[in-house]
This record gives sequence, structure tokens and C-alpha cells, in this order.
Amino acid sequence: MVSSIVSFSGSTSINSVRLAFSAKTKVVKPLLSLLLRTSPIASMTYEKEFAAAKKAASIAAKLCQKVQTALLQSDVQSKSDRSPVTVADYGSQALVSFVLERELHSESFSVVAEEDSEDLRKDSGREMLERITKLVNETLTCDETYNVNPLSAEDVLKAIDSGKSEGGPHGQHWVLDPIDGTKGFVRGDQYAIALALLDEGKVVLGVLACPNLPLAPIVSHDQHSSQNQVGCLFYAKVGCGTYMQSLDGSSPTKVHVSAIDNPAEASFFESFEAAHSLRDLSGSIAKKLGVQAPPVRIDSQAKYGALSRGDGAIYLRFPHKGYREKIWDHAAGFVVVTEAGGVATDAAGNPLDFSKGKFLDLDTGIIVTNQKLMPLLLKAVRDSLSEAQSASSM
Ligand SMILES: Nc1ncnc2c1ncn2[C@@H]1O[C@H](COP(=O)(O)O)[C@@H](O)[C@H]1OP(=O)(O)O
Ligand SMILES: [Mg+2]
Repeated sequence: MVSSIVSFSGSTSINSVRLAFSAKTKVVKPLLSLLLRTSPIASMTYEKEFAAAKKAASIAAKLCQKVQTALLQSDVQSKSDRSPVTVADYGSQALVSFVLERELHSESFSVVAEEDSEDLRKDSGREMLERITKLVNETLTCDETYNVNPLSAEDVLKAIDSGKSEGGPHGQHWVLDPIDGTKGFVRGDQYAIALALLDEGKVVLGVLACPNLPLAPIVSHDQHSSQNQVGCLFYAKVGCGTYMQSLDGSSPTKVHVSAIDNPAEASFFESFEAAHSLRDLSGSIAKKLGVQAPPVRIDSQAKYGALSRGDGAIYLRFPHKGYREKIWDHAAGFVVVTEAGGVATDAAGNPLDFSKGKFLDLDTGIIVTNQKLMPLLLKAVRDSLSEAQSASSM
């Protein structure tokens, strides 16, 4: 199934190579060898980077799990205190940078990420910085991968500031959301550590650690699934498919998006938070498609992970007017779902462009599904959007 991805998936050089593979003509071999020789992406394997990304996201997930467990056990008063989330956000970012630096044996890599250390460097941030440093060191000690002296507060600040890059169309940039779905994190629901690598503006690999996602499929809108083991690691490298394993290290399984071609049998994902996506619009699209099942509402890029293994068939995301999507909220999910055979575009069917810096330049929203359903979905989106537009101009 994966070998047929070409038309909607962001047209990477690798996809062009795969197209050449599938066309049985005499020009294929020379064309293929030319592409392999000339495409900078096709000539890279990113093995070291891929291993480093998996390790970084898994270790950061441990830190987040620890904080979330403590947060959920704490009393009501401290639950309304956002500082545990902030500590986990910074701690996760510091750990990811630390692991990338160790594994890539380099201090100079570019990370586009949500946090920087400015507030922590102020006097008012000192106590917070101490908490983060302690947590980062505890996580590293428990993990036992790195036998290092404890990191100082300055080391932690430096690691956090690796994330100050702006991204863009040239060179390699790591893209990190240290905790995607902070609202889900606070509620005890879904969140993800999302890490991807851009090379010349294309997402070439991505890892999603989803500590609360059940290993078994999510059916209907039950994101908790009582007796199921939770904690999934999804990872994908361009041209190599998508794999899932448990966060505690089971053997990997190759995953694929749903093969459903009848929308009446499909179910769709959307944000748990009503404020993050226009539910009236997704409801209207689902109705036009004839979708019978109620929406599956979960937080974060865990939606991309679940979709990549066929839990549902569609993801609809239509933020309110004025909201600008950031690349770290989609880069890892994008490669995870497209390498599993999915298609992700904006609402007008344009490929997602990660090369423009921190923001995605989008027409209206993001839609994801399999290749068979995409034409129907695009039509339903177009019709629903024009109905919504004429209703608002009346
Ligand atoms: N008003 C908003 N509209 C859409 N997305 C938002 C909004 N505010 C924050 N987000 C981001 O949306 C993502 C979660 O989306 P969802 O769970 O709805 O899929 C997160 O990246 C979250 O940021 P953050 O990473 O800081 O939590
Ligand atoms: Mg986010």
C-alpha cells in the first residue's frame, strides 16, 4: 500500500523515486539512477538521526509521565497551578536537545521549538529552573543510558536554547513540540512529544511519543480503554513506512492507515478542545460524506498516530479565524501519517509546506485521510466551506 503514495503526500523526492519504481517502462532505470544521484534527500539515510530522535522522544516521555502522574495525584489547589506543565515543557525540551547533542556528537544543530529560556534566566524563574534541572537529572539517572555528571542549571538553559532556530527552506532543522496538547496533559488525557527533522524544507523523519495512547485501537470515542496497556511510540522515515511500538520497547509493527473507501463506514478525529477547531464545520463535512459514527475527540498529535494505524479514517482540523498553525504541531504527525499511506493537505487540497519558517501557510485548515477517500473529502470540505461562507454573508 505504501508504495503507491504519490499524488497527495507532499511530493517529496522519495515519492518521485517510488513513482519511477512503479512505472514499468524502459526509461525507468536511467531516470531512477539519475534521481538517486541528484536528489540530496534520496541519498541520505538519516539512520543516526532517526535513532537519536527515537531515543530523545522516549526519554522526554518518561519525564512527562512522571510529572503527569504527580500532577494527577496532587490536590485540587495545585491542579489549577500551571507550573507542573511549564516544568515538564521545559524539561522535555532540555532532554530532547541533550540527547540529540549526545547522539549526533554535535553541538551545532538547529531546533525549532516552542520554548526558550528567557523567563528562566530572570530572578523570578530561578526556583522553576531548579525544579527543571532536578527533574532532568532524575530522568537521566533513572534511564541509565547516559552515565554523566549531573547537568547544571546553566547546562539546562543551554539545552533549552538549542530550540531558538527559525527553520526555513535550507539545511536541516529539528522541529520539536516538547508537550503537544498541554490541555490534555493537565486533564490526564492524551498528549504527545513530537519531534521531526526537516531537510531542505521537507519532513524526512518524525517520531511521536504518546504516553497515554492505548496500544490497542481506540474504538468509538473511548480514548482511555479500561484494560488496555498504554504508551505508544510511532516513527517514520521518508520512503520507509511507519512503525509503532510500545514506549517500553516491544518489537515494532508496521502500521497502515485505514483502507476504508466508503465514508459511511469511516469515523473521524477532531480536537478534544472545542476552542481548537470549528465543530459545526466538521459536523457538516461528516454529514455530507455520510459518516455515521460520532467524532472521536482526542488531544494532540496522538490523532495522527491513531490515524496511521487505522483507528479512524479521517482527521479534520479547522482552527478559529486568526489562529496560525505552527510547524511543530504537525511535522512529526505529518510524516507518521503519510508514510503509513495517508494524505494530509490544507482545506483546499494543497500539500502542507514546512519550509516557510515557524508557521504553516494554510488555506483554512488541515484534513487527513487515505487516498481513496481524499477526493470525496475535498469535495465535502469545499461544499461545506462555501455554504458556511454564504450563510455568514447573509
Ligand atoms: N486556539 C487554538 N486553536 C488551535 N490550536 C491551538 C489553539 N491553542 C493551542 N493550540 C495548539 O493545538 C494543539 C493541540 O491541538 P489539539 O489537541 O486540539 O489537536 C497544541 O499544539 C496546542 O498547543 P500546545 O502544544 O501548546 O498544547
Ligand atoms: Mg503543540
